Amino acid sequence: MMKAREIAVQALREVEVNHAKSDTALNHFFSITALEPVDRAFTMQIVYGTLREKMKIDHVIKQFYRHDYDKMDIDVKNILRIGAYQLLFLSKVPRWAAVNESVELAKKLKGQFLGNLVNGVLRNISNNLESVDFSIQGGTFADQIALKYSHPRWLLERWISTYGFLEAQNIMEANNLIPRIAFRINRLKNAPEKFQQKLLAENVTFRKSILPDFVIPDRFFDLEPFLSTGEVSVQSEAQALACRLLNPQPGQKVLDMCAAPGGKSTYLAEMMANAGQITSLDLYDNKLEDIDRLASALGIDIISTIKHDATRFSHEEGFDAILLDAPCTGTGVLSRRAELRWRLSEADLAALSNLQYQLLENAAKMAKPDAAIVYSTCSIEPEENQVLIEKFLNAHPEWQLQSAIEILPDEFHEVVHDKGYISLLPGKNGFDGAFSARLVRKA
Ligand SMILES: C[S@@+](CC[C@H](N)C(=O)[O-])C[C@H]1O[C@@H](n2cnc3c(N)ncnc32)[C@H](O)[C@@H]1O
Repeated sequence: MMKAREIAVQALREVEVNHAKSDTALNHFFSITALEPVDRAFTMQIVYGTLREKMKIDHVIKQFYRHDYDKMDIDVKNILRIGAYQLLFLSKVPRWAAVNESVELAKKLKGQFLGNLVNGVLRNISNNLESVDFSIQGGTFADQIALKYSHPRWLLERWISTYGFLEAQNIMEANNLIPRIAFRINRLKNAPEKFQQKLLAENVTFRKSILPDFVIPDRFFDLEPFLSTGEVSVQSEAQALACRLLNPQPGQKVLDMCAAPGGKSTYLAEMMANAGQITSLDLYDNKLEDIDRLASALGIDIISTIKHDATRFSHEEGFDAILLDAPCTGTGVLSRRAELRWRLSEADLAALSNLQYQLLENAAKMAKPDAAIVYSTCSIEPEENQVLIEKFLNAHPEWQLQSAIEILPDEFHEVVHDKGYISLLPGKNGFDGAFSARLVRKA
């Protein structure tokens, strides 16, 4: 049976060779291997941590590996990476364990010779941890900062010019932290206060959120049993804010234009007391099945999923409320989507903001006269957010932005920008980076 570190190496191979998402790869291996919750947590920690800190880890390994690192077998490379990650970042793992476990894994997967190689490199790193060089010889200032925070240079240069040097550092620091996992209490099954009492009675420790129907448990696995009963679902609080801003009412006809995997559609349904109609669009059958599965686990039956390109969907009667949670670069959630920073390019940004604009224009066509549209992303790039909204409002003077202050209760006002939209940077207020704006027609 595979153990934590072996699963980590297999998952990292899937991410690098087959371009899988790290959480999808991990969930696959967890579904075929029985691991204790604590071992699952450790596996996630080393996979996500290794992906986030990859630039720094590779820089260190190259100091102790004298051959062509780029040509190294991918599994050996990932065994070295997870070993180096433990040595550099996990003070609770004894150094001898980080080295020995990696060596045994290399022998098991790749034979004695490569086991010896892993032993040589990791032992060397372990013996020289205090004198490892964390600078790039002859590199520019930007190169050194990129290495310090393990981010691609183009991204950090972009954030420095958008947010300034200090804020850019704060963003990168937050991106390297373990993200907090919040659970949404399904109010169709329990009143939030009652569910929290139930957790306390079972000695589950948790923190409250500014969202009264959310809890953040100290240990993820304490809430796992309630996922299967449909009493909770996992959702980032920043993402939930977009739904709160739409503020749908029971009985309304709501459209969720880019809906999979259904986190927001299902929250909208819970807010509507499972009364009314929600049409949830997405491009792929398998993703629509995810929405159906989640809705059914949560006891929701007002969601109809439709496979359709939302730039071309039309609806004669129109909708009372439209959520456009647009496909985006995801630069607000790089701590959760650990591999994403290495996959993104500036070309993605241009293509996505083009698509987002088309989606928004189509949303406007499907909105009833007094309907609201909420446009949201998990990006922190102005071109996908406020700049795009300004462009839309300039081209469509009959629309205006309605301030989130008018919709959200007082305790949320600290996350509302002066201009009335919600704009969050990673790590600020404990949230992910996200954007949402509510648009309505002028009277
Ligand atoms: C940010 S995710 C949505 C997350 C979802 N709202 C939630 O909270 O669970 C964006 C989704 O848009 C879908 N998508 C991308 N282009 C689309 C299009 N042209 N029409 C409809 N859906 C699209 C993607 O397949 C993806 O599932």
